[in-house]
Amino acid sequence: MTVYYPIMLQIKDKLCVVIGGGQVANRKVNSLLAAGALVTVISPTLHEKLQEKWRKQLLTWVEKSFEAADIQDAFCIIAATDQPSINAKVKENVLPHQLLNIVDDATASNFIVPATVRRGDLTIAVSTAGANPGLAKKVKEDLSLQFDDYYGDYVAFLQSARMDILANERNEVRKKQLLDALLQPEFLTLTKDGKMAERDELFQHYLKRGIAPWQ
Ligand SMILES: C[C@@]1(CC(=O)O)c2cc3[nH]c(cc4nc(cc5[nH]c(cc(n2)[C@H]1CCC(=O)O)[C@@](C)(CC(=O)O)[C@@H]5CCC(=O)O)C(CC(=O)O)=C4CCC(=O)O)c(CCC(=O)O)c3CC(=O)O
Ligand SMILES: NC(=O)C1=CN([C@@H]2O[C@H](COP(=O)(O)OP(=O)(O)OC[C@H]3O[C@@H](n4cnc5c(N)ncnc54)[C@H](O)[C@@H]3O)[C@@H](O)[C@H]2O)C=CC1
Repeated sequence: MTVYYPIMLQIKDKLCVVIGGGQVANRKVNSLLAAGALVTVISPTLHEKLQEKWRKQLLTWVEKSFEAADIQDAFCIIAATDQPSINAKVKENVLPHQLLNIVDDATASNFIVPATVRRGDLTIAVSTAGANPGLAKKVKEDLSLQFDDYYGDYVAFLQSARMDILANERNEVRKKQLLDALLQPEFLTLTKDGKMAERDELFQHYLKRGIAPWQ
């Protein structure tokens, strides 16, 4: 059993090279683009959905078969061809510090991709360490119901409320009480019910008093 170390990677404006242009490559490209990576696809063919993104200039397409030189400047590499021998050749040509995901060989990769739920700044990543990717997807779908769309707004509120507390409350005890109070269900319920003005007012009231009334 492999014990993976989960991290959140900053790949904005970093070169990520995807080898292969099929369905799986398309899924990986989607998550790379969502994180702001510079994506280059090396492949003699391109899936329809990747072609769409290529036409919109969201990615670079190099229409050819893989060669070692294609990955030399890459921060992150995803080998997503349907040819195990090509994926293995990618592995042979990476430098030890390069990030490598091989879609048909987790053990030869130094990272694998989890299933992800995003709600604004909240990210929930689910991995089975490759034991069953379908289960990772299913758990993600279950969680996406529990953590509904309003969580995006809720996390944005929590972030700004937390900043307000840190900037305004100098008393350490009251600061901690307020930070704890912020995570009580009241603010979540008001967000869920769309009562944002009421929620923000309530928070400002507590901030001024320096303590939440339910404590
Ligand atoms: C090791 C890993 C490497 C990596 O790709 O990073 C890997 C490997 C393999 N996947 C395979 C199959 C499938 N993968 C999916 C789906 C996803 N696979 C993803 C990740 C991972 N897949 C990494 C481990 C993640 C973990 O468990 O922690 C997800 C979570 C993320 C993503 O890809 O973006 C994404 C869900 C996206 C979403 O919806 O959220 C489905 C379901 C579907 O497509 O609907 C199937 C078919 C059902 C089945 O086989 O279970 C095969 C066999 C291929 C063959 O048949 O030859 C291999 C190869 C092998 O097992 O060796
Ligand atoms: N990790 C994952 O999440 C999953 C992995 N897989 C694996 O991913 C592989 C790819 O699956 P699909 O995308 O559905 O296949 P696909 O057939 O849709 O795409 C394969 C792509 O690789 C390209 N390719 C082939 N030889 C190449 C070369 N020498 N250089 C560059 N590109 C080359 C093809 O032109 C094509 O664009 C499967 O063989 C399977 O093992 C499959 C499902 C999920």
